[in-house]
Amino acid sequence: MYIGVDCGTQSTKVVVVDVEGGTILAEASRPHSLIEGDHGRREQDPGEWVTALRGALGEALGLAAIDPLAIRAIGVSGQQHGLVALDDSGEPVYPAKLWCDTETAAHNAALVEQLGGEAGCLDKLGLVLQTGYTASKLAWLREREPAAYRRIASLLLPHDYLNFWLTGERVTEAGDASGTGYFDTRARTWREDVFAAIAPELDPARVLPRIIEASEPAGMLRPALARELGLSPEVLVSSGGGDNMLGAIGTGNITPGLITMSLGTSGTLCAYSPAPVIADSAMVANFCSSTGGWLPLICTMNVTSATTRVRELFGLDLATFGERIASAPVGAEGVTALPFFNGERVPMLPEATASFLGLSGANVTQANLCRAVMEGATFGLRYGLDLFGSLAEGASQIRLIGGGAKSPVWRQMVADVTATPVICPEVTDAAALGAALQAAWCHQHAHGVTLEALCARLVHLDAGSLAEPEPGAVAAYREVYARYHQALAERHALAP
Ligand SMILES: Nc1ncnc2c1ncn2[C@@H]1O[C@H](COP(=O)(O)OP(=O)(O)O)[C@@H](O)[C@H]1O
Ligand SMILES: O=C(CO)[C@@H](O)[C@H](O)COP(=O)(O)O
Repeated sequence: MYIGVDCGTQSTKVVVVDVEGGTILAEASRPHSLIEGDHGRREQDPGEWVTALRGALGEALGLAAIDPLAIRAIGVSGQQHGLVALDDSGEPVYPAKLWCDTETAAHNAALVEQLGGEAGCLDKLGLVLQTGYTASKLAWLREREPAAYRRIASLLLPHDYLNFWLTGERVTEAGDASGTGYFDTRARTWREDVFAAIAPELDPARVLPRIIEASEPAGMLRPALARELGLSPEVLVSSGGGDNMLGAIGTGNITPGLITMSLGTSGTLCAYSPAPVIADSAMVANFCSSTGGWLPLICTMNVTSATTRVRELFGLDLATFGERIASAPVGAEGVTALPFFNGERVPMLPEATASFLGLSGANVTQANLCRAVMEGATFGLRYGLDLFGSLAEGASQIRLIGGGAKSPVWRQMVADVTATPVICPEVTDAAALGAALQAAWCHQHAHGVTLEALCARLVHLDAGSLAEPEPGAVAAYREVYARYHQALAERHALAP
């Protein structure tokens, strides 16, 4: 039996799986709160992740109704890029600035320039720095919170921090490290000269975690914690990884030819590659996978965060929100939403605000505004898919994950907007399943068990979730998507 954990932006989810039986025994989750402020501030207290993990783990073990001593290993997936800066006693010196924090846009622009623009970034890092990556958060902390910065003894990412809490070890792996912005994604090593340009006072050998292979354990569960949780002290904690990396594993996206799309707080698209990717667009991130390969990725910042804002404004529950959207026609009777409530990464508009365009007396209805925000969030992902170019070629199916994938109307919208069939895995949280699969791989690979075999046993697709593109809607969306591009040109001077 294995445990997978996914520390997302809004909650931590835990899954317990029986690898031999090929079944998911239990799932549980606990929410986190978000510290929101002016100028794009989005932070979280890492202590909340630990509290949520404890709560969800206890519940999942209870629901699984198994002997906890049967658990062999735990894997942890985490929201990417968050800056977890710890002092020498392992306490955060400041709340974690998250992937969706856009307060550091100016610092990111300055860093890109310092590294020699897009070409310099590509040369040094294998990707172009974007607002949201860890690098500009560290530059921001140095400038704005010098007292906290001076106390830094180690720098971790959210999943590294949970691994540290579980094992006492400060390690990381290439998948999550590739989103820091001071890591060479081709050579899979820290880029110490880039780190020195960001944080010259910090010694990278001291503050950066040791890099391990994806198949290696981060460590053993701390004995005191094992006793407290009722688990065996022999439990391994695998390397874990970024949530998109482990979402890829949880959807079986570990060989070329598949696209995984996530409708989580963020929206993401990724495709496995056995070699580093140099895409035509700076917005395609050449991240590493948490399986030894690469995972080119597009991330939009406003997906369920945007739909939730509009849903809550109208006081609708999820079911009624879905009904309202289904009741409006494709194109929301001319209403276009650019849902960049907190700036945006793709399109690259870190300091943008949201707009609703094309409003007239007749079309201002709840149904149209709800539909327009969901369409706008989906068009952002279509925009990303277009930038993917040849990376998406040959992908015959999109594996859809994240909370938004539970919505049938959204699944159909993704199928129609991308003109590609969409299907979801059976598990509620694919990144947590990916973490459990990686844990099983870490525990069993010495005995010749491959990750491919583990995915074949545990990644079950839900046939009932299949959404095929409907030709009429596909044609209608072509025009509505052109209207979205026109709105981007008018509001943000982005050429179609
Ligand atoms: N049926 C649904 N329709 C639209 N959004 C949904 C639906 N079910 C869940 N969500 C949204 O999914 C989001 C949570 O997704 P999740 O992937 O767990 O996020 P994260 O991993 O970023 O914490 C919440 O904002 C929730 O409102
Ligand atoms: O920043 C990115 C990817 O580059 C985000 O995808 C985060 O990894 C957060 O994920 P969710 O909480 O939306 O799952």
